[in-house]
Amino acid sequence: MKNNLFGGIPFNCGERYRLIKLVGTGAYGSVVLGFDQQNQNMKVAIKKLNQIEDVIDAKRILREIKIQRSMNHQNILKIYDIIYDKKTDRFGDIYIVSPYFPVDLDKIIKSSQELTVTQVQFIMYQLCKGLYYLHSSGSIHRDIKPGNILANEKCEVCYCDFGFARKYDELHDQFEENMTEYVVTRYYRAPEIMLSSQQYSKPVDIWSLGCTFAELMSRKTLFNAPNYIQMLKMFFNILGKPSDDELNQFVTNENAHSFLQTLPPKPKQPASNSVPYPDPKARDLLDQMLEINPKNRITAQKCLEHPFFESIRNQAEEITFAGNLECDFENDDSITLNNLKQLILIEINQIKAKNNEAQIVIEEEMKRLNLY
Ligand SMILES: Nc1ncnc2c1ncn2[C@@H]1O[C@H](COP(=O)(O)OP(=O)(O)OP(=O)(O)O)[C@@H](O)[C@H]1O
Repeated sequence: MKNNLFGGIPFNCGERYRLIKLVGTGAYGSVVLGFDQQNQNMKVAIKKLNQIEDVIDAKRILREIKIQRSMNHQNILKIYDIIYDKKTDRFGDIYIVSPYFPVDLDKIIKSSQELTVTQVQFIMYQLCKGLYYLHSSGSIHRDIKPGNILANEKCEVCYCDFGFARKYDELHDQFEENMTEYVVTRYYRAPEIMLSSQQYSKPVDIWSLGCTFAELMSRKTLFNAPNYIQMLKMFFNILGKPSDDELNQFVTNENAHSFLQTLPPKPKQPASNSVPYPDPKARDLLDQMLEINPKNRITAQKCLEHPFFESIRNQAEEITFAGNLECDFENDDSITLNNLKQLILIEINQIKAKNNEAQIVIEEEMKRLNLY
């Protein structure tokens, strides 16, 4: 095996892929552009995951692989292949091979290229289809933002970075968990996450997608406040302050309640008043996505039915998830790092089985891992 260094990081992922250049570095891995020599030299992105340090890392990786491998949707980044580079003295290195996308929406928004209404419509329709599918699987992305949406020259887009996604509790239709874990980029964070800290569900993704939509329209971040307090003030400045009765429906945190009492009343206003854009249908959809009260916020399904998409809608493409996505490890507080590593190997083998590739002998790997 050749030893290729990219950004100082060795990429030992076999002979099949011809590696070209480093295209991105994230908090959890480095991504290299490559050509798949066994598949018409197709461009691929190969992400080498950083070494797993702890249970949080392992859960993130497991989630990312499990969700992406289980999904089969044009607007959700696929995993073509996975390479496990065995090490003698530690858990092996993992390389995830996906379709290559030259840009993300953040780069498009920041570039000088103006998007037409037709392009915005096409991008948003794909993102609503992707979200409808994801939500139908009982998962929430939780970190939707322009930087986590990849795009190509044809304006085809897909969600990536599922390391923060969760299954929601279908019984209660909401999450209940410790807020300290919530690290999603503040600009795209829904009001109920900021205010209640305890209960949130699919509407958080609609909010984040709404913020992304506003940014596609105006090329400016709508809620770009520098801190938590300013962010809350900005929500109410732009959208008006809901009545106490309405706030009671989704603000469960006492401190948040007291703070809200100090803010002056302000009549409700549509988000589109703050987003200059000519198309009335786009503006109406935006207003329904950026509803402060999650109970009144439009769903992904209703987004697809919105008149903004009427001229391009193809209901045959609005599919739901058909598989079974079990994420029992999320709620298992006694799970160990080695348990999680084993689950990761099982996921890798699922992908290898689908590709008719030789599988990892998990028992051997685990025996070795248990030695240190
Ligand atoms: N399929 C892809 N095609 C092209 N570039 C990609 C692809 N996947 C990731 N990248 C690039 O690599 C960067 C890092 O990838 P990614 O976001 O998946 O890593 P991460 O460690 O999870 O990042 P983050 O710190 O944003 O959570 C991205 O910002 C993007 O520029």
